[in-house]
Amino acid sequence: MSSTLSDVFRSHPIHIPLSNPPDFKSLPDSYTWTPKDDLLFSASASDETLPLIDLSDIHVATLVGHACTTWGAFQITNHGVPSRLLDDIEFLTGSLFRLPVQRKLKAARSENGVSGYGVARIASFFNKKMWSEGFTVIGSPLHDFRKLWPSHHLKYCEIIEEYEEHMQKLAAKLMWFALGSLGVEEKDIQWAGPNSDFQGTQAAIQLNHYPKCPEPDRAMGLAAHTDSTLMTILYQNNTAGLQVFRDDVGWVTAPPVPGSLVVNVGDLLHILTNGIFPSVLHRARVNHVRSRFSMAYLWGPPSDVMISPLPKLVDPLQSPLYPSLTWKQYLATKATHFNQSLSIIRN
Ligand SMILES: C=C1C[C@]23C[C@@]1(O)CC[C@H]2[C@@]12CCC[C@@](C)(C(=O)O1)[C@H]2[C@@H]3C(=O)O
Ligand SMILES: O=C(O)CCC(=O)C(=O)O
Ligand SMILES: [Fe+2]
Repeated sequence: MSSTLSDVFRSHPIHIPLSNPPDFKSLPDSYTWTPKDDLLFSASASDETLPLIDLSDIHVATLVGHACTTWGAFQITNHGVPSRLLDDIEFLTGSLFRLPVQRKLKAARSENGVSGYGVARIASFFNKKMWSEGFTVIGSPLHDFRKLWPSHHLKYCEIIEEYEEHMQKLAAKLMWFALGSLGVEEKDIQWAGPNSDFQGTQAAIQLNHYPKCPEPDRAMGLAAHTDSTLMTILYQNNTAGLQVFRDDVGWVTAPPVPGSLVVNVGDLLHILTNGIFPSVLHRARVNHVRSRFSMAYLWGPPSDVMISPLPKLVDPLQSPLYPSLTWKQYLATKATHFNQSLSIIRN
């Protein structure tokens, strides 16, 4: 897994200087965003609310399917991930970002690498800098964590391992709720494996830190993007910041609901459903009172699997909206064309 995704970025290196991190005390021009830096920067905000779904509801598949079709995102409660584990991953994230910057830079992501400390890869598509720092985990974090915490790395590796196990199971469950609502059956997705439990799928964990900001209205934590995943499951601490975009309503904030998780459809699930589920545009705003942490589980298919619109979801009189491609091939397109990728590959 790690070698596969790393290959993508070896051929698409990005250069985002890390050697001179900002002190996050004032907002220099390089961090000041205006509508010309991002067309949707000042698009209207709405007080609509994202669907909140209790996974123990008897109508759960219908609710998940409806949220995926109308929003491409929703929040979940009763998801089965122990709250102790959510506390642990939040503790890990806080401990990581509170390390002195020189220590964090020991685990800096290389220009053509994928794991480690740095700014989000999408930074290369914008003229202005984002008010955040990130850490990406793909495969074992042992090598990087040993540099960050020479004597406590094993404890942190265990948290990541346990978090990945729970998230993988939850992602598989959500996937069947969502696809089941469209009439897709287990036999329709061979790559879900012999037990239809999606063993063999790949994932990245992205830890994000948005320090408090002196002028939040002019800053951007993480600019508008879609995820290249099948699905992303995000845990946010008790501070709001995530917003999702809907053409008809504008930006909608996902408020932190204690113990809940936010789920969003990614580009590959949009492709798999032949466009039925929108891959939702989202971003993270910042505030001047509290720093914010978020922990994203970015879930995708096994590396050798070709993803294409499921025949059942394609009108027999029309051609599928998208061609077949692997996650790795899609990430390579995304590394060049960013938010235009879906329209570039569309048949
Ligand atoms: C698997 C991946 C998805 C991701 C690129 C990556 O290889 C690892 C980091 C992921 C992330 C997290 C923050 C937002 C995002 C757009 C980015 O810049 O890096 C996503 C990437 C993605 O979904 O395309
Ligand atoms: O921090 C957030 O709320 C959003 C994070 C995100 O979109 C990502 O990591 O892909
Ligand atoms: Fe995202």
